[in-house]
Amino acid sequence: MTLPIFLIGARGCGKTTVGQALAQAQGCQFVDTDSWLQDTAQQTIADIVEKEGWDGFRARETAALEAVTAPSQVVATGGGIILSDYNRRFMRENGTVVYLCAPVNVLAGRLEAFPEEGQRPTLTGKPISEEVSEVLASRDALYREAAHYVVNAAQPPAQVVAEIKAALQLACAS
Ligand SMILES: Nc1ncnc2c1ncn2[C@@H]1O[C@H](COP(=O)(O)OP(=O)(O)O)[C@@H](O)[C@H]1O
Ligand SMILES: O=C(O)C1=C[C@@H](OP(=O)(O)O)[C@@H](O)[C@H](O)C1
Ligand SMILES: [Mg+2]
Repeated sequence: MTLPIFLIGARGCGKTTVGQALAQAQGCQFVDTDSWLQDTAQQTIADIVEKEGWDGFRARETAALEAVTAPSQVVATGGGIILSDYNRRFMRENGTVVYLCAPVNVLAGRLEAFPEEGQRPTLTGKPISEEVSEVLASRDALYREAAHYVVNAAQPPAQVVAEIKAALQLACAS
């Protein structure tokens, strides 16, 4: 594999979890834009948003996306990366984009169990379930526009990895 693989989708769909497993299965490097950004800034996302607002975070996120993009990388992105036209085009033109799609109840259940508030400050100020529903409704079309493939992310991680590998192999074979 040479083109980078970009995993996109809502908070809690498993981009970070599945990305690590996919990279291991494919013998690729793994990088997460949120981890890269937080390590580089030496601050949590919650701190960055508090000091610089969401616009400041989004600018750093685009810089992270550009910095980590390299051949044979599996890139786990943050859930809002698709909000920028530039980011959507950049990923489609520089790699293979996979949308990890899961329903609101699955996403909300995972986020309620593992909120990771330093990495996921509230987007709307609303309770998790309401926020997930509202945010997914506003972003689903953007995930689909950016994606080359859509996979079912409500399955266990190993099955999500298998579905992505099958899609990528089909792509190579065609
Ligand atoms: N396919 C899955 N099945 C069950 N739990 C999952 C799955 N993918 C992720 N999780 C869990 O959901 C939480 C959020 O996963 P994460 O990979 O951080 O999502 P994202 O990076 O898309 O926000 C973690 O606690 C993780 O263990
Ligand atoms: O959906 C979003 O706007 C965000 C999702 C988070 O990443 P995960 O999708 O990995 O949780 C993180 O980038 C930031 O809190 C913003
Ligand atoms: Mg993540």
